[in-house]
Amino acid sequence: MFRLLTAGESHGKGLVGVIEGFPANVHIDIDEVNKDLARRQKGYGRGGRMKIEKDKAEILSGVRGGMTLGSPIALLIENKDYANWEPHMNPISVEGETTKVTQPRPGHADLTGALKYGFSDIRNVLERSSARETAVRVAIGSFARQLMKVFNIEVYSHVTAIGGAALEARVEDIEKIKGAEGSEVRCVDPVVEKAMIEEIKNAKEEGDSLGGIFEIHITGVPRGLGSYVQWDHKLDGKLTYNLMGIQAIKGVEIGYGFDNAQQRGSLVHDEIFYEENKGYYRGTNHAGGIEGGMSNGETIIIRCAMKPIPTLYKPLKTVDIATKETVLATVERSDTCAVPAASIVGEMVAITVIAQEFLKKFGGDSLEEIKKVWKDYISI
Ligand SMILES: Cc1cc2nc3c(=O)[nH]c(=O)nc-3n(C[C@H](O)[C@H](O)[C@H](O)COP(=O)(O)O)c2cc1C
Ligand SMILES: C=C(O[C@@H]1CC(C(=O)O)=C[C@@H](OP(=O)(O)O)[C@H]1O)C(=O)O
Repeated sequence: MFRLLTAGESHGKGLVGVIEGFPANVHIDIDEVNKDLARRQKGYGRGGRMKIEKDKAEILSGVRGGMTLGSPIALLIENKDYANWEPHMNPISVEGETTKVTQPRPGHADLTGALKYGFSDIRNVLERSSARETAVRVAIGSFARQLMKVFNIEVYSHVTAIGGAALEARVEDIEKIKGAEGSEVRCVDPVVEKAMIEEIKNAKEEGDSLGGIFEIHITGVPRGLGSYVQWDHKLDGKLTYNLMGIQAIKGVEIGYGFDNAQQRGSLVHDEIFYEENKGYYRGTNHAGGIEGGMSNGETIIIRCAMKPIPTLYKPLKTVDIATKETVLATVERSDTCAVPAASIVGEMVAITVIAQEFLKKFGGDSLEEIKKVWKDYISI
C-alpha cells in the first residue's frame, strides 16, 4: 500500500508529488508518464493556459536508472506560466493591495475558502483549489499504471456526454473504447462527437460553459481487491471517494448504478457461470465488477459526472468581499469544457486506487515478492 501527497499552486513555480511505499524494482518509463501528462492537456474546449504549458515530470528521488528504489518518490512538474505570474506568486514577496482578487466566482472554492482561512485576497484560495493540481495526480497515476500493467491490469476511459450531446447506449467493448484516444472529445461515436464539439462551440460563443460524463473501464483486476468485512475497506467506497476528490466531479456511479435502481432484480444481477478453462464468470456486468465491496473479476466500470466549468466569460452575480457590493464575478481566463481532460485524471486516480488495494492484498517490498504472492493467489 502506498500513499501520496501533492503540493503546488496553479501559477506558482510548480507542482510536487510524493509517493511513499511504492515497491522496489519496478521499471518506470518516464516517456510513458509524459505521454499521460500530454493526454490530460488535450481535448476540445480547453482555454489559453494549455497553449502555455507543456507538462513534463521530473523525477527528483526514489528512482535510479529507471528502477524504483522503494524509497519515497518525489516528482516535479514546472508551471511555465509562473514566468508571467512571478510578481503575484513569488513565495517571498508579492505585489500588494492593488492586485487583490475580491470578487468570488460562484461554483468555485473562492468565497468559502477566503472566509474559512481569513483571507482578504481570494488568490490565496483559487491558486490551490484550481484543477492545475490534477497534472501531478496524473503523473503519480502513471506510476501506478505502469506497476499494474505488469499484472495485466489496464485502464481506459471515454466521454459519454458533454452537455446535452450523449451516447444513447452503453459501450462495453474495450476495443471500441480504445478508439476514444483518437477523438478530440474522447467520444467513440463520430456522430455524437460532432454534436459534442458543436455544443462546446456554441457554449463558448455565448460566454457559457459545459460539463458532462466520462466512463472508466479497468480490465484484468483479480477478484478480491477490497473487502466486505468493514465499511471502510470497500473498493467501491475507495474509488468513489478518490474520484470525488477530482475538481468538479459531482457524481460517481459504479456499474449501471442509477439504471439498476429503476429495474427489477431479475434484470439487474449478473448470473454466475463456470467453465473449466475460464473459471467463474458472469453473463453480464451490470454491477461494474464490484460486489460486496470487492472486485469480482469482471471489468470495473465507473461513471463520473462533471459539473459545468464555473468560471464564465458572461459572469454571474457575486458580492465583492471588500465592498459588500453586488458585482459580476472575476474572469481571468478559463476552459469552456474540460470533460475529456477530466477523463484522463479519472483514469489515473482510479488506477492509483486499484494499485493501492492490489498492494494491500499482494504487498511486498519488491516487485519479485509481490509477483510470488500474486501467482499463488491467481493459481487457486
Ligand atoms: C481538468 C479540469 C480543468 C478545469 N478547468 C477549469 C477552468 O478552466 N476554469 C474553471 O473555472 N474551472 C475549471 N475546473 C473546475 C474547477 O477547478 C472546480 O470546479 C473548482 O475548483 C470548484 O471545485 P468543485 O467543483 O470540486 O466544487 C476544471 C476542472 C478539471 C478537472
Ligand atoms: C491549468 C490547468 O487547468 C486550469 C484549471 C482552472 C481551475 O480553475 O480549475 C483554471 C484554468 O487555469 P488558468 O486560470 O491558469 O487558465 C485552467 O487552465 C491544467 O489543467 O493544467
